[in-house]
Order: sequence, then structure tokens, then C-alpha cells
Amino acid sequence: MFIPTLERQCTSEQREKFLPLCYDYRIIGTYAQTELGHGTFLRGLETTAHYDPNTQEFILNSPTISSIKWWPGALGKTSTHAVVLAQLYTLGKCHGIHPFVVQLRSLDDHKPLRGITVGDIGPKMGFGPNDNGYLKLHKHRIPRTNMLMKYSQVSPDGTYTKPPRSTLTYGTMTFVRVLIVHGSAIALAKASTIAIRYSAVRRQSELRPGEPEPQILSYPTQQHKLFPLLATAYAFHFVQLAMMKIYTDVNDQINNSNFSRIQELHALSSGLKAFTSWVTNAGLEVCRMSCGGHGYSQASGFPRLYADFTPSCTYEGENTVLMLQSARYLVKCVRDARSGKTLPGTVSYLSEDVSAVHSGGSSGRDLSNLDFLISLYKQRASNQVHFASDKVDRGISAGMDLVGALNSASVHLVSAAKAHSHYFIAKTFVESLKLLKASSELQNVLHQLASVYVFEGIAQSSGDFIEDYILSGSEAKTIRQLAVDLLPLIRVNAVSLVDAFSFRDEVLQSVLGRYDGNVYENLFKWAQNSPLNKTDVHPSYHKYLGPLLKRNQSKL
Ligand SMILES: CC/C=C\C/C=C\C/C=C\C/C=C\CCC(=O)SCCNC(=O)CCNC(=O)[C@H](O)C(C)(C)COP(=O)(O)OP(=O)(O)OC[C@H]1O[C@@H](n2cnc3c(N)ncnc32)[C@H](O)[C@@H]1OP(=O)(O)O
Ligand SMILES: Cc1cc2nc3c(=O)[nH]c(=O)nc-3n(C[C@H](O)[C@H](O)[C@H](O)COP(=O)(O)OP(=O)(O)OC[C@H]3O[C@@H](n4cnc5c(N)ncnc54)[C@H](O)[C@@H]3O)c2cc1C
Repeated sequence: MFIPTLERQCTSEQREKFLPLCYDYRIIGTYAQTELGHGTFLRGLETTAHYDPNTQEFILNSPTISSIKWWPGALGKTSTHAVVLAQLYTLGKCHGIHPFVVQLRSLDDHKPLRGITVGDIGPKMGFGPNDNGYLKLHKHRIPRTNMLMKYSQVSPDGTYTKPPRSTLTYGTMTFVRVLIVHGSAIALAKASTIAIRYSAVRRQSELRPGEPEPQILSYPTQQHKLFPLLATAYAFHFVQLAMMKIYTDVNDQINNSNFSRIQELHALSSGLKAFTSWVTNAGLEVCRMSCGGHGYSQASGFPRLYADFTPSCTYEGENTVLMLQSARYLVKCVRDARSGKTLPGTVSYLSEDVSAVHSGGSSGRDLSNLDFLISLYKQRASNQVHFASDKVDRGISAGMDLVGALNSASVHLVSAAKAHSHYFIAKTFVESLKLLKASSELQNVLHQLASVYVFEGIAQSSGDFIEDYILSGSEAKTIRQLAVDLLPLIRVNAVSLVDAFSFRDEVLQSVLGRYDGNVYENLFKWAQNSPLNKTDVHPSYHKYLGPLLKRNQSKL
């Protein structure tokens, strides 16, 4: 995050000064924004940067215990520098959060500089090798030119020039949220690879006396656990490509001072980061549990995969908060649509009349047609966004201000943002396959994946579709069965579909997910290498177990 911030927020002179040092690893930096007391509420950050025109320096300070920077990756022991986000004060006025480059440690002996107290925040649930750290600033002075001034400036006499958009400071977070969508796709692909390969190797139970124990991948329940997640990994692969394309396009516009789509990008990246990381987080646990006891072993790779992925739901914007950000924009779009404004691409459906006639019992509609089903996802999203938006309007009519009305409707707003994200993902998956240049055989297999993703997505949220009369109960039942009917077809290619991710064993880090399937021998070898097995009799026997046993034996 240190380098992307410099690349996006530096003037050309600052780029020339700082970036070569980063690219050559002559300095190592972190992104120090979160504090002990604030991570979400950025306007509440307390670190200060007061400009001293006499020396043309900024004085950075951590005025309170809650203002200590807390969590930034590699801050504790590794980084020599940080981008520090602080409240900018000049000529007696506060101008809000701005980014500053601060050197933390000497480039000679790596010791913290004067005015800098820095260290590791202590052991965490995962990310063991990462020294997430704390930083306390004691009136630490930096040159004026260390404030990143691409968008806003402080002149030598202290005059402040404001940015074209205050939120441009938040640009790196948007970029990383887009990366996290990719990170979710990768993590779910890894978990699917481990679970499906192991399920092809593992044989368990005797269905009928005398018959060989079946592969657990042959059980419909095992397939129902794993194949929708496999399909989701493919869906997230295509959606991260689409998200990155939108990010790149909008970022190019921003670089040409066209800020018209910055809100749409913020809303989409926030919703997709939250949606994909929540779904992946839950999916990792389903994959682990589908591997039985061995899934719980470190040898499976799941404990580390989960412990290292799960903070994706928290960092770079806590997921609920980001869903609310996305929903806030959707509500605004409903208002714009009602006032006749044209809406941008990813939200244009909110101005369409997607109201459908209740299908009643036997609908005669083709419930296996993906284009038709995507229209139902659209209808569900539009209904939920309009419902939440109407809640906000009713709150305002009842005398609340906008903040109060948004807060009062926030549970529905999160549901609306989830439905919006889900529609975007399902639509993107189906549309991406249409554009894919692939053999008919491959198209057929990928169509099976897209179908099970779309069917299962409806099955798992059938309440949304039935409550709004988008589907009848019997139609929902039919779609649920369509998903189950697909499972044996996907079984045929399941192992090939995870092999296609091409994770090397060294990357997958899983005895269960080994490419050669040689699990049991390698589990035993792995166990023998466990530190506890260095000696047959563990040293603790002589200190504790031995005396205990001998003392009690003497009583026999
Ligand atoms: C292949 C890759 C694989 C894996 C890699 C993936 C990941 C690993 C990489 C890195 C991850 C490691 C560590 C994580 C690092 C961090 O966590 S850095 C710190 C992250 N912190 C946050 O994200 C803070 C979240 N909080 C916020 O963003 C804001 O506080 C808020 C938006 C929640 C609230 O802002 P407020 O100003 O208080 O409130 P608001 O009134 O809602 O917002 C004001 C207006 O600003 C707009 N806005 C907010 N954010 C943005 C943005 N980013 N871009 C554009 N616009 C934004 C908002 O929409 C409001 O606009 P209005 O027009 O409605 O007024
Ligand atoms: C592994 C890891 C690495 C990190 N790396 C970095 C880093 O490199 N740099 C950095 O600056 N930070 C980093 N962070 C910090 C991270 O960005 C924050 O933890 C994150 O932004 C969440 O903020 P918070 O911790 O204040 O949570 P909080 O916002 O306190 O969340 C707690 C609860 O409050 C709820 N909540 C908060 N606000 C609202 C609201 N307005 N409406 C409804 N509910 C709300 C949330 O939904 C959540 O349930 C890292 C964190 C972790 C775990």
C-alpha cells in the first residue's frame, strides 16, 4: 500500500524522489492510517500534522493514547518509512486527513529515529510472519515536501490549496479493495483445490455391504458442499477481471481530472470487496470441514489459509461499513433516477421498471435459462434497493435527518447492497462466458458451473425471491432441484476444474491437496517431522509425567 499511495498521491518531483528508493528496496514502507481508537471512521483520526512556516516543516504528533497508529503491516520491525495519514493544520485551521511520508528508522542501523516509538502489536490470529505494528509520534518534524501534494498543497508560507475532491486521499483503499476481490477468488480456488482433490482420494463408509468404500466426492452431499463453491471461485475470477477493468478505466479518467465515476467505483469496489470476502470466508470453512479430521490438521493448509484470509472481511474497510457505503450510493441513484437523471452502467437497472407479474403456480417460464434467471437477480436487487430507499424516505418524512434515516434503515441497506453485488457477480459470470473463446466442450463445462452458481444462489436466498413474488415457492423448489441435478455432471470434470487453477504444491502448501494425491504417506511423513517427535520420550516426561506416574504407582 506504501508504493501505490506514492504512485497515486505524489507530485512528479516527489515521485522522482521517493519511488526509485522503493523500487530498489533502498527503503521499505507501510501505510499507517488506522489508530488504536479509529480504523473505520477516518475523519475521527487523531494524529496531527501542524505546519511550521518558520522552518517549513510539519510537526507530527500522537496527542492521545487512542491516536497511536495501530495495525499497519510491517510497521513493527521492518519498515524504514511510512505514509502517515494525519489531520493537517496550517495557519491555525484544520483541513482534514492528508498523507505524509515519515522516515521511521535510520538507514544506517535501523534504529527508530528521535520522536518515533515503534514496535510490534503482538501475536495475532494469523499473518504470523507480518509485524503489524504501532507508531507513536512525539512532535516529530518532517520537511514540508514530505506531504504528498498531487491533489492538495501547502505552500512555504502555509497557504493551503484544497484538492478537487477530498476523497482522492482514499484512492489507495479503493485500489486494494479491488485487489481483495482478486484475493478472494484465489483463496476460494485454493480451498476448492484442496477439498476436491482430497475428496477424490478419500474413501469412506460402506454404502452397501461388500461394496468398496466410495470416494467421498461421490456423495451428493459432498458435491453439494463443494461444487457451488468451485463455481463461485470461477465466478469471482471473472468478476475480479471486470472490477479491475472498471477500476483502470475510472482511474484513467481521474488522472485526466474527470471525477464523474469516482462514486460509482467506490460503491462497486466496496460492495464487491465485502461480498466476495464474506462468501470466501464462509466457503473456506465449508471446504475445511468437508475434509473431516485431516482438514483440521495444519498439514491440510486450511488453518493458515483461513487465518490469513479472514481479516479480509475487516481490513481495507470493515465489510458491513463498506456495504453501507455501497448502499448509500444506491439510495442516491434511486433519487437521481426518480428525478429523471441517467444512471451510470453498473446501476442503470435501478431506473428500469423491473416489476414482474407474480408467476403464480406453474409459470411455464424456462427456469433453467440463465439469461432469464439473471433478470430475476436484477429484479431482486432493484426491489431491495427501492425497498431500502423507501425506508430512508419514510424515515425522513417521519422527521429524521438523512443520517438518522440511513442509520435506521441500515439493516435493509446492507441487504440491498448484497443483492446489488450478487446481481453484478452473477451477470458478469454469465456474460464473461459468452465472450470466452473456448471449445464447445469447454463452454459446456463452464456453462454447468455458471448454472450451478446461478441456481444455488437463488436456492440459498430463495426467501428474497419468494417474498417479492419474483418466484413462486414451486418455482424456487424447481431451481433448487436443478442445482442438485447438475452435481453428478460437474463431478466428471471436478478434479480437472481445480487442476486448471494450476497451483503448484509449494504454493498450495497442503498435504491433502497434493497434485499426486499421495496423501496418507505424506501425512505420516509430515507428522514424523513434527517437533514433538524429535525424541521418542519427550523431555517433559522427566519433569512432569514421570514423577506423577511414579508417585501414583507407589500408591498401588
Ligand atoms: C492478487 C491480490 C491478492 C491478495 C491481495 C489482497 C489484499 C492484501 C493487500 C492489502 C491488505 C492488507 C492490509 C489492509 C490495510 C488496511 O486495512 S489500510 C486501512 C483501511 N481502512 C479503511 O478502509 C477505512 C474504512 N473507512 C472509510 O473508508 C471511511 O471512513 C468511510 C467511507 C467508511 C466513512 O467515511 P466518512 O467520511 O466518515 O463518511 P461518509 O460521509 O460516508 O463519506 C463521505 C463521502 O466520501 C465518499 N467516500 C468515502 N470513501 C471513498 C472512497 N474510497 N472513494 C470515493 N469516495 C469515497 C462517500 O461515498 C461519501 O460521499 P457522499 O457523496 O455520499 O458524501
Ligand atoms: C490483519 C490486519 C492488517 C491490517 N493492516 C492495516 C494497514 O496496513 N494499515 C492500516 O492503516 N490499517 C490496517 N488494518 C486496520 C484495518 O484497516 C481496520 O481494522 C479496519 O479498517 C476496521 O476498522 P476498526 O478496526 O476500527 O473496526 P470498527 O470500525 O471498530 O468495527 C467494529 C464493528 O463496528 C461496526 N461499525 C463501525 N462503524 C460502523 C457504522 N458506521 N455503521 C455500522 N456499524 C459500524 C463494524 O461493522 C464492526 O462490526 C489492518 C487490520 C488487520 C486485522
